[in-house]
Amino acid sequence: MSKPHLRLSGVHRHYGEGERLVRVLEAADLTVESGELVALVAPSGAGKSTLLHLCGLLESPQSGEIEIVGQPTSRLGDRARTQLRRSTVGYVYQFHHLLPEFTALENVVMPQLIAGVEQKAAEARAMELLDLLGVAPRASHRPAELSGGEQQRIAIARAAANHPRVILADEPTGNLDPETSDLVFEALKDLIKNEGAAALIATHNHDLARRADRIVTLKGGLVVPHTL
Ligand SMILES: Nc1ncnc2c1ncn2[C@@H]1O[C@H](COP(=O)(O)OP(=O)(O)OP(=O)(O)O)[C@@H](O)[C@H]1O
Repeated sequence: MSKPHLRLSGVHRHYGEGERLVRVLEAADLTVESGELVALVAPSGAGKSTLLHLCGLLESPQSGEIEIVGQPTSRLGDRARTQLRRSTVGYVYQFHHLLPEFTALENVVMPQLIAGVEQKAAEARAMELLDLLGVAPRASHRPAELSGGEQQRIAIARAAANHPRVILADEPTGNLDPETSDLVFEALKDLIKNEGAAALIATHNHDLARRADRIVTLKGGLVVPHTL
């Protein structure tokens, strides 16, 4: 069998020391397979952002191993981590962070040019994603000319532009009304299935979490299965 796209084993992450010590993760394990969408539901302060940052190689654990597409990361230097993150991880945030002076298409083309993809191929990939997410007719619009749901779908297309094997999303619908949240979540789900990426999505929206393949929460420093 092929290696899981994302695997955490025995991960410890704490902040501060002495009286200010906050133990967030203690020997946490998590595996997400290709094409699997896992919802992360936990109270404020439980460690959702910490877990996503660790999975996205934006933070390092004090101990334990994080493997991305079978590649252990604990011994990588800064440059190799950054390189692996750029080539394998896509991040979607609560707020879209699109570049305001560029069109929707250009926002999706940009990360590909940075990764060395040729302009024509980058544009073709961007159009393919905008089409998949149902926002192709808005390709030449600037972010300010788009609705919140459209902006967020462009941000998802941007995160997926370089074929990430792992997609991480921190409250991707937190800023949207319920109907638009539904639309954006379904678009994200279609994308994950279509691209065979492994996805971990933190959300407070229980209706959406129930539509994931599996729900996990954080308890006693562990990642554990959850039902809503
Ligand atoms: N850089 C840091 N320094 C010290 N403590 C931190 C740091 N980052 C996070 N923490 C602590 O770790 C715990 C988990 O924080 P985290 O942001 O991961 O929670 P969260 O579940 O994402 O919360 P929310 O839903 O409110 O965004 C919190 O108690 C927080 O105070």
